[in-house]
Amino acid sequence: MENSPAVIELRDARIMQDFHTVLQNVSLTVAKGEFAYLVGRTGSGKTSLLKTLYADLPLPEGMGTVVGYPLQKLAEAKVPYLRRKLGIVFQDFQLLYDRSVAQNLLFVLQATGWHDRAKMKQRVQDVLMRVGLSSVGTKMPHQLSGGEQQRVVIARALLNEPVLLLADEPTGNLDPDVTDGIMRLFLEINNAGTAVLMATHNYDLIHRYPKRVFRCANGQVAVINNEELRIKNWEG
Ligand SMILES: Nc1ncnc2c1ncn2[C@@H]1O[C@H](COP(=O)(O)OP(=O)(O)OP(=O)(O)O)[C@@H](O)[C@H]1O
Repeated sequence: MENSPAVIELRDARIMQDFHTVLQNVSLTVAKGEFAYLVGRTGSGKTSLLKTLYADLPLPEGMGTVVGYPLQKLAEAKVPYLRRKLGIVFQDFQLLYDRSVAQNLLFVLQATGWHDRAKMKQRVQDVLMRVGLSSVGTKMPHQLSGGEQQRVVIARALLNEPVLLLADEPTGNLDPDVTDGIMRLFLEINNAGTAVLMATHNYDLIHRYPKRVFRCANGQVAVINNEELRIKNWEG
């Protein structure tokens, strides 16, 4: 499985919230190094699908593999190993506001098995540099703008060199020009080899940076073709 060209593979998967089916017969593949969007109206199931991919929701039916880990028989104890190979970026930043940016990142390194203090500090510096924020380590998150906080979240997601980034409306709370900078950062990360699956409502972004688009609608997931993408009510 480790050598599989896919970082996400779902076959006839059912996505559920509690006892309610959100999506069914979901079959999709995201290749190593691919960039793909996930779209759909509010409540159509994008977040639920992403949560299933990082094992926050169980996979009750069908088959799924994410970065080599089979979701349908993933023991609780294996979930941290899956998460270590993933980067997860949410719309609401979910930083820890009682500690500095560097401490936020060190906290994650500690929680994922790093021990060597010097290497940890170096890694923090490396990821902050990567997102264009090399001098903010000592600042508190609330001292940063929304765009900068989102960059810190992306830095945090990069700490363990993920092969896949899952992003749930990462630009949902940001101004258009800040959104563009964040999008470019995702593209840079993708160009360096990390696959990205990004849920978004941002139609402009998809037009400006065209990639494969999966749409959640009517309890199903389908790839949207270019023709459909030109139609205005593409979320429909
Ligand atoms: N914790 C939960 N418990 C039960 N049902 C939920 C829960 N979270 C979401 N749902 C339901 O699951 C369905 C899909 O929600 P989901 O959040 O996946 O949609 P979404 O496409 O991500 O929406 P949005 O664009 O608003 O983020 C909705 O009907 C929602 O009400």
